[in-house]
Amino acid sequence: MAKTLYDKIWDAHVVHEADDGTCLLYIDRHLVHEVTSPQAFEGLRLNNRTVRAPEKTIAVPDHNVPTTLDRANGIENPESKIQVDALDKNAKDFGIHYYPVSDVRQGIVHIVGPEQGWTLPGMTVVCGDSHTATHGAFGSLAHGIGTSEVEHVLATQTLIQKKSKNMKVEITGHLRPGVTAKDITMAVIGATGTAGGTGYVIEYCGSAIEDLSMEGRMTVCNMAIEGGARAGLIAPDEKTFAYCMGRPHAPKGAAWEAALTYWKTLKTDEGAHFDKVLTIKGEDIAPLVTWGTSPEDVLPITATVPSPDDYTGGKVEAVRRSLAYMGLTPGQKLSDVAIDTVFIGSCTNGRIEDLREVAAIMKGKKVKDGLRAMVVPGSGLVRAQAEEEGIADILKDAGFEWRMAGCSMCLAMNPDQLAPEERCVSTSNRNFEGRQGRGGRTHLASPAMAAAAAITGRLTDVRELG
Ligand SMILES: CC(C)[C@H](C(=O)O)[C@@H](O)C(=O)O
Ligand code: SF4
Repeated sequence: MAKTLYDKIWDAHVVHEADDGTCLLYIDRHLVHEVTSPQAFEGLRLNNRTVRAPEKTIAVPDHNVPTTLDRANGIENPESKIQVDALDKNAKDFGIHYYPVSDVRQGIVHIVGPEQGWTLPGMTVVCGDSHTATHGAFGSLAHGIGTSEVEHVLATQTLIQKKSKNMKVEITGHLRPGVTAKDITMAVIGATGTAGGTGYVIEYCGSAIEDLSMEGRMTVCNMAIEGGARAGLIAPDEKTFAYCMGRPHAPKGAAWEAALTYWKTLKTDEGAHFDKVLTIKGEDIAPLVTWGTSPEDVLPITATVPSPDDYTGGKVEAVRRSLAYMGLTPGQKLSDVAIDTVFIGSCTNGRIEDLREVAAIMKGKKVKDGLRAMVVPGSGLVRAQAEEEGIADILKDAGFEWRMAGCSMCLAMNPDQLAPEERCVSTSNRNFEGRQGRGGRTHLASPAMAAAAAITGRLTDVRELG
């Protein structure tokens, strides 16, 4: 029977299938961060268990770490400090791979995994973090798990799962200038809503997806979870193989050749069945921004703020509340909305190509007077590369703060936070109430759009900058 890519990876990892269809899946890579792992390690201790496959378990602190240059002095917030200290100790006690804050390879777990060659095609990858979907860009089955599952995977290297349905999201044609991977993924959520992917694993395909670099593909898969999907994935191709080759933990020599032969089989067969299909023309996607407090609240930058009257059902009240929270008025042009802050970073858009894109726009330009603008590389290695390429200097000259790696202002778990009513254009993936700080107002956008906003001090169509 013709199989989808998801079917193939699933079948290759089933250890046991119960009568009701519940499966025990083998897990190839377990990524761990400080927020969702302390109780899991504690559970192992209490039961006198060890980590089943320490060589497949990789930990890095990211959510709670400060991103200021003086962070070697330690973490001030007691709760954050406890979590990071616990990970330091757990990594040592259980003998798993670890990138501490002091290591140049430290960064956001979803950036470190691919960068170090831990994430490879055909694998099952889990992490106690919803944005694990990012790793699906390599043609791996990657998704978030809860803390009790983290303990289960640590102890057994397996996970109890029920199979999801197959959904295909095809982006045909090609993107227009000024439109990026971030706009693709936001357009998909705009079309399906935050529950459109519930119960599905999405395979993204089509020429506009093939056109993307690995980094762009990671941006697309990263937000699969915001559309409700269990995971998002993209069939590996020559770009995938080239990205993986030579990474520290990628196979070498004969093992590489054998892996490559297998990886080339990782694509959906002709005629395989998808339970749901969404097709979007690449040419129809415009640079997008969010106006509300859900990632589905997306509009082209050329649009105006919607009115609750434009909606029906439960969304009417939700829109009213969103607009009040966001301090926006129906009918207002999005491009007239003045901003206070620009945040460039996160596991959605904190990779080197994102920073290159911002630098290309900022070169010779300045961040608008009075604006707070921050670039937080996704890993220490991204930071080092950006410094080597002269990107850091361009960004600093333009008026951006140049930070150390971490989740930073993507979520308010560390000192980088918005003040109440502070309005931010952010390259991250969530715009929920209070996500970037209590009362903070988030507009999600691509790095290019964030750079454009940094120059003008308002939501701005990057295509206008010329
Ligand atoms: C803290 C963590 C569990 C959470 C997640 O699961 O995604 C965070 O990374 C986020 O982006 O909200
Ligand atoms: S960068 Fe943001 S989305 Fe990504 S793992 Fe960190 S908090 Fe979650």
